[in-house]
Amino acid sequence: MVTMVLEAIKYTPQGLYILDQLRLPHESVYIPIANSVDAFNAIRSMTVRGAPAIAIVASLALAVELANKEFHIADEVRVFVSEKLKYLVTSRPTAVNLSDAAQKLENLVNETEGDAKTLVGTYIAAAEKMLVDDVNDNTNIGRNGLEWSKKTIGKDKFSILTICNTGSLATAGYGTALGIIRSIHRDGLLSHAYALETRPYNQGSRLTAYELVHDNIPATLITDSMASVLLKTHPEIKMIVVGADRVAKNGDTANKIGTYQLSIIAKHHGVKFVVAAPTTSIDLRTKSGEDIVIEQRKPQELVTVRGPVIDTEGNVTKEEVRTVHIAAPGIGVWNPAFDVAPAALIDAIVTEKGVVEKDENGKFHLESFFL
Ligand SMILES: CSC[C@@H](O)[C@@H](O)C(=O)COP(=O)(O)O
Repeated sequence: MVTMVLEAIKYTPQGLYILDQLRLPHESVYIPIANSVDAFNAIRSMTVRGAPAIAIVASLALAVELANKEFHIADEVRVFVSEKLKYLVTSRPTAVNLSDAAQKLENLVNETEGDAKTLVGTYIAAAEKMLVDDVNDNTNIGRNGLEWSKKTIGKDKFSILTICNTGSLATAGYGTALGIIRSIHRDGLLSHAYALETRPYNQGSRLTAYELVHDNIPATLITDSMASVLLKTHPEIKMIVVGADRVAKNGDTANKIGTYQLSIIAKHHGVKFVVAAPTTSIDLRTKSGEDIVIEQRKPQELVTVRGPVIDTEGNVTKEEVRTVHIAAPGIGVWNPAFDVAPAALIDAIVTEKGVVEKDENGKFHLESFFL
């Protein structure tokens, strides 16, 4: 039995390694990321995924590349950094964390005075800080989510439903929505966690389920289509908590496909619908969900599944992991990776800086985080 780890990103100044999330939970394999091309390919193929994790991997990949390259003058570094960051941002369009990190790093390098070596050093230190800051932000999101739940839901045990993977594997550690579940569990208030399988890429059944089992959190996996009847039959579920790839200025939130339907059924069943995200996921330049670009993924992701070979009893018979086709050949496929939960259906947005709820006119004021 291979021991699985809960660390998506391993970084030292000598190198960057990422856990291949396409092979989890069947195989735990780290692969080296030596430069921005490696990072681009890893992000595009979803070898690393989750909004904060892809921003950090892209930033650190360029740090490793810069450390191993020779520059003669400062402007050479500025041009190189700008070109590479622009390229990295095109790997996946919906999560804002990547373009936010790229913009901050580019500004920093452009505004820093000094020679090429100084600029490279400044870039590397800033990229390394993003890795450290993300873990701190997530533990603060967890604490803020716990306090909000005590105030809003009460101090009796309750159950929570979540989608996709927003945990240690989607971030530098601890997680956002899954971080809140972790904090509520540690405080003794979690009755049970329910994880959606999250088709087509199964981030729920492969990654969140793995994290929940790893942490001994009482949890059950359901298919995406079971969510409404779960809420109807399990009144102890008081909260749905989801992550975010981009939160627009008005609070509309793009997240993994299936999040929108959860926001609708939460309202119908009187369950709190909570978004957990670092403030780097808030994009004040995007006015509403209408302006968010939703990534379309390849049809193959929907019509195939990957896993180890099993016998008729369900036992794994071979170590071999295979990809198999599960749909009628020739069928057309629509595969948007994300959808948008409207602000009207969101009860609270939990960040590392605090929790925002709507005012008496039903409006979120997210700009308060950036004053
Ligand atoms: C803390 S991760 C927040 C979101 O990025 C997460 O919920 C999500 O939608 C991830 O999608 P993915 O396609 O796996 O990158």
